[in-house]
Amino acid sequence: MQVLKYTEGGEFKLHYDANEQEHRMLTVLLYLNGVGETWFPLALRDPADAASVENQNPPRVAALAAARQLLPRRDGLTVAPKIGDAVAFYNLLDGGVGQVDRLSLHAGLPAPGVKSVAALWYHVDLKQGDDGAAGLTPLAVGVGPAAKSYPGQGEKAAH
Ligand SMILES: O=C(O)CCC(=O)C(=O)O
Ligand SMILES: [Fe+2]
Repeated sequence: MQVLKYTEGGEFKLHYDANEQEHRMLTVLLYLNGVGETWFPLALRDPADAASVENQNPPRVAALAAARQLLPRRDGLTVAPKIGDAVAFYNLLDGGVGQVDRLSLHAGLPAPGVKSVAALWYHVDLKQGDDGAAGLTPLAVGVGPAAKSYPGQGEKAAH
């Protein structure tokens, strides 16, 4: 878990919580003081729109370029939490074993005052199947910013 404290005007620019090395399959954000907003620019777009970014899961740069044409509170999903609210979202496709879900792009918008958020990341560690690149399987799931060791396949660990 990581606790973030922003001073007035502080922000966390558009980013992904997961990447090819860091398999954070699920993020839970806890809004400790109910100040500030989190923006998901690519969320809630029309799935029927074949040209829309979420149907292509485009490379990171293309997703960022698309998001930069969008505005908080007008586009996507802007979470304006009350104190004690939590938001959970997946960062990886295919139940946590796939590519980074480009729709998980998000930002902590400039804070109107002191903003306190706790972030929990649920990790999945991947091992290659016997047949090489295919068949990635979850090895274990842990909680924490950097789950380093796992007790064994299929077991759950808190870090
Ligand atoms: O502060 C926020 O609203 C977002 C925090 C965040 O994205 C993170 O901790 O990864
Ligand atoms: Fe984040």
